[in-house]
Amino acid sequence: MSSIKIAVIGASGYTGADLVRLAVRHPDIEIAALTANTHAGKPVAEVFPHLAGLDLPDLVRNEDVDWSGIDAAFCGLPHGTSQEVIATLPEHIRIIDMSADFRLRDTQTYAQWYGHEHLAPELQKTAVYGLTELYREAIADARLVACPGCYPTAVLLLLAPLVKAGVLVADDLVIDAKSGVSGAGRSLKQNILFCEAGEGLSPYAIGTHRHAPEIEQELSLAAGRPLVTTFTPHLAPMSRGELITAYARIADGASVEAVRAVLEEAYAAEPFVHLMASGTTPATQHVRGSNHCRLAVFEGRVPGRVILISTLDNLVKGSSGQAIQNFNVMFGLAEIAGLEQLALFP
Ligand SMILES: NC(=O)C1=CN([C@@H]2O[C@H](COP(=O)(O)OP(=O)(O)OC[C@H]3O[C@@H](n4cnc5c(N)ncnc54)[C@H](OP(=O)(O)O)[C@@H]3O)[C@@H](O)[C@H]2O)C=CC1
Ligand SMILES: CC(=O)N[C@@H](CCC(=O)OP(=O)(O)O)C(=O)O
Repeated sequence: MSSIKIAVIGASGYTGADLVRLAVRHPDIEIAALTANTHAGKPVAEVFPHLAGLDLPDLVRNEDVDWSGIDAAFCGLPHGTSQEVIATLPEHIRIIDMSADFRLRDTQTYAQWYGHEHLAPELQKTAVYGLTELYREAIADARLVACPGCYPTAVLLLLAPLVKAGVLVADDLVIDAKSGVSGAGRSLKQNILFCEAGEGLSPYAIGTHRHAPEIEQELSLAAGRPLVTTFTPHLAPMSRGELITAYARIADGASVEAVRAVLEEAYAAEPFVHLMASGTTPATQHVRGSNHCRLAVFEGRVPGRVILISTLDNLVKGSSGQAIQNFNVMFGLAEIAGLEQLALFP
């Protein structure tokens, strides 16, 4: 098969760079264009020395790309900007967006949580929510795929099958989430300075994080009725990685064994989502740099409650890795193409 020509929009950001890192080793991809804003005009290796020594195009502005020869675009722009840029791309280009812009199916909910009217509501209607394990068939036919946020990816892989199967009391889900600092992107912000993010653990956006409506949108679809959750993210002093601990009551008639059985069945044939053996504790180090998500189920001391864990790398399964996984599905390639690396441990 001849190579599929891609552009990475926002290649000077963390997700864009990780996309490039994966794409250069993908057997069916040719990187035809890399775009940036303030870094346009520079060789990519000047911005990211870890990408030096590869035959890559320089960073250019979006308007300087010849889009006619490009088949697919991965978009790693800030939310708000992404919808503006994607709306200008020629119709023949298939798009995998890593921003939040097309994830919320209802543009009113988008406006409420993102503080402005959606600029491309018609395009939004055509977008497919890009959680590969849940929406593989729709993704295969989509022009525009909206990759889930890093927290929603970890939460939904863990909880969506359980809520759908009815083994948890879905109105009482408590989700405690931790993320590495790269989740906040590469631009300068006070809260991610070494002195402020290092050697400490900070909860943030308590009760107000914009990933809550995204999680609730998908859990509500799984449950078949509207759900809200208790979701609290924390910034952890590590560069990558995300770990979710969810506390839930088991539904009447179900059991810890039934919870395990649902996840076992849901992911038995999945290449990237793994239920750990009983008693084995997954950690961010066990997924770092890989497209894998590891899940675990524990019985707590309170009867009728279960403690659930999910961990992934926010930049890989939480963003650029799942973007490549979706690209593979869209172009009829092996789903694991370009994603075969294991975690970098320790
Ligand atoms: N970091 C993560 O773990 C995850 C991030 N995401 C989402 O992916 C997207 C990218 O995130 P991340 O890589 O962390 O962000 P970064 O801040 O690291 O990178 C943002 C990129 O967007 C470019 N950019 C910014 N403004 C413009 C503009 N007006 N026109 C063109 N390009 C522009 C920047 O270019 P330049 O540097 O040249 O100015 C840079 O390449 C965001 O929407 C984010 O929320 C999703 C899941 C996980
Ligand atoms: C640690 C950190 O700051 N994380 C980011 C989430 C990263 C992500 O997935 O953002 P998008 O929804 O924009 O894609 C945050 O909490 O806003």
